[in-house]
Amino acid sequence: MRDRLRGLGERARGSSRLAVLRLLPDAGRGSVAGLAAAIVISGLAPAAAVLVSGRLATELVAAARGGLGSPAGHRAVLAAVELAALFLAGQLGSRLSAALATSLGARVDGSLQRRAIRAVNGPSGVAHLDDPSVRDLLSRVAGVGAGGYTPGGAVAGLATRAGQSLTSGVGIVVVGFFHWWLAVALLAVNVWWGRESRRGYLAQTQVVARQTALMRRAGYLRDLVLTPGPAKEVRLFGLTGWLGDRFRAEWDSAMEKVWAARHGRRRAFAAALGGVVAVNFAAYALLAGAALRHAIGLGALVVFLRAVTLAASLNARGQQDFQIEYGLSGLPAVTAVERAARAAVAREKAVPEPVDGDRAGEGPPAGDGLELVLRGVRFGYPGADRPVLDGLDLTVPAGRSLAIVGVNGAGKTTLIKLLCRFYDPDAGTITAGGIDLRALDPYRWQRGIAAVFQDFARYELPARDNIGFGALRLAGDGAAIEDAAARAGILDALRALPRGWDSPLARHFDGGGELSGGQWQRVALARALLAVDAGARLLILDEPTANLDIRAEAAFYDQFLDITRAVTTILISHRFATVRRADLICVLDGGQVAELGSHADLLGRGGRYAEMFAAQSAQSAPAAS
Ligand SMILES: Nc1ncnc2c1ncn2[C@@H]1O[C@H](COP(=O)(O)OP(=O)(O)OP(=O)(O)O)[C@@H](O)[C@H]1O
Repeated sequence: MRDRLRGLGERARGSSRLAVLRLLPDAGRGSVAGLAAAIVISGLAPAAAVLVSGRLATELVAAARGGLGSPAGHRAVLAAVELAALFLAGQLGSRLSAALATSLGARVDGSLQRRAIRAVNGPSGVAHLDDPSVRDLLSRVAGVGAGGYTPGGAVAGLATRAGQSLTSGVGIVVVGFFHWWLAVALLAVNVWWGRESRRGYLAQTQVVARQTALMRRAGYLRDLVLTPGPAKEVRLFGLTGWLGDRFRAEWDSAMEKVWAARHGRRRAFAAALGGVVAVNFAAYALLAGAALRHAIGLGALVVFLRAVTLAASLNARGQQDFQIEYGLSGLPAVTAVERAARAAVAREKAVPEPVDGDRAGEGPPAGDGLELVLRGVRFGYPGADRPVLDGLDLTVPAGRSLAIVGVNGAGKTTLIKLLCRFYDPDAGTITAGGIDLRALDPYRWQRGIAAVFQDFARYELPARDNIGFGALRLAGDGAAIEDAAARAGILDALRALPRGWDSPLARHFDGGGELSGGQWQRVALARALLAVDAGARLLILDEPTANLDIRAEAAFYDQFLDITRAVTTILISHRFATVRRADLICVLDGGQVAELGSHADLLGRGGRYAEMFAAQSAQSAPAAS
């Protein structure tokens, strides 16, 4: 079993090498050709220098007798010049090889990162991002556990290795002219030691890959004390020591297994190293013996001595093997992320027959607003034992506003995630304008939604982009962005930033500005308003005014009807002052619609809505009085 695993590991390593080499032409054919030439020059120049140095030694002995002016002296000078030229060529070759391999490696890393980004964003849904194994893979793509070594770094290591192998190969061939069996022995021990060195690092990288979850958690604990987000609580609650200790314990526990993997191979490694030492010692002893017996001349002695040294140069490989094996270990993670993303896309496409199959891939039907109809919708998160929504029926009339209320965890946000097609229902249907969402092109559907999520994004990018992201086609339209900002009540604050619209919304960037929680929420609102201006026909507002002060909230709802005109709007809020403005209100409970009607209807019914409204009014009344 162990051997089988080792065999699999060896094959995986081999295929990773081929896979990374296959990426090179796309990174730049000219650079690859240049790199190949540089490797040959850097590999052969030292080998050629060995042969020339033998000639130089011989000619120098002769020149010692005849002087530099003698023919032997001329040949010695010529050999010295050749040596200098070869030295220069070797140096230039290895520098060029390092520069080209580094830049090709950077391009390979860039293209792998782009592949991972494309894969992660391939599915229209987000279920794959909830999957811990996908998150583990993503952290391996980012180099977690690989000591910062990347597949691109492995390219640099492989280039150096190729040059050294060439040098070493020529050294072994030259030794073959002394004793063929000595060359065979040198080759054998080099291969043996090389395999052991690689296997050792490969075993480590395999253990590292299995420790990703632990390392990811350890990394999270470390980031809690390194990043500004949690800094306030970390200080206030005095968590630094506790988090630091937990980080060290978890990191050490992951690394102990890695170190154990390394120690597990130390006997095999020592045996191979012993073989290398013994054969090299034998080679030097044989050469010394031949020289003492005058069986070889000075020139040949110099050549063979240097050839043995060259043959062994491949053995200076520890750091490179580390760089190569750790670097390559990120490559299978990229392909595994792509596989997981393809499976997620296939699952999205594998939903039952669309109601209107021949419209698949289209956008939603044209017209003002969209009627949304949910029938018998059931949905539970992967791995959960109970569904969040269970047989939910609801109709949101086109161009009208619907508010959803319900206790924490009732499933309000989940419902809008289904409307956005971040997830598909396990059963039942959702239609927009009469067409099943699954029959629509998910990307076009999502582009037609404007949303302020409860956990909206705070982009640490210029203020202009923070609003422009609502509709990329309007992102360059300063007037449209200013208008959206004005309606969201954030125009003056953004204009007052150190660099105005160009200011990144983060103090830790040069010229950046910091916004308050409420100001951030206004930016998110402006973003959604821009999306509506650009033609979004479904507006989703999940607690859109939770961070606004009373005046700002009132100002927002004064223009609520104007904002939501001709757009189907879904509003989630725990604040009844907000909710009562909607045309329709639905109370979500037990995964179903418990009550549905206008504010006045529901109050008149005296049910759960009336109860919740009364409770909230009673709480605010003393404050108001
Ligand atoms: N990505 C997820 N994976 C697994 N369970 C989830 C996920 N998101 C939410 N849940 C669970 O689904 C249930 C409904 O959550 P949801 O966010 O829809 O509630 P909500 O009504 O919006 O609550 P709140 O009023 O607190 O915002 C909760 O029990 C929550 O733990």
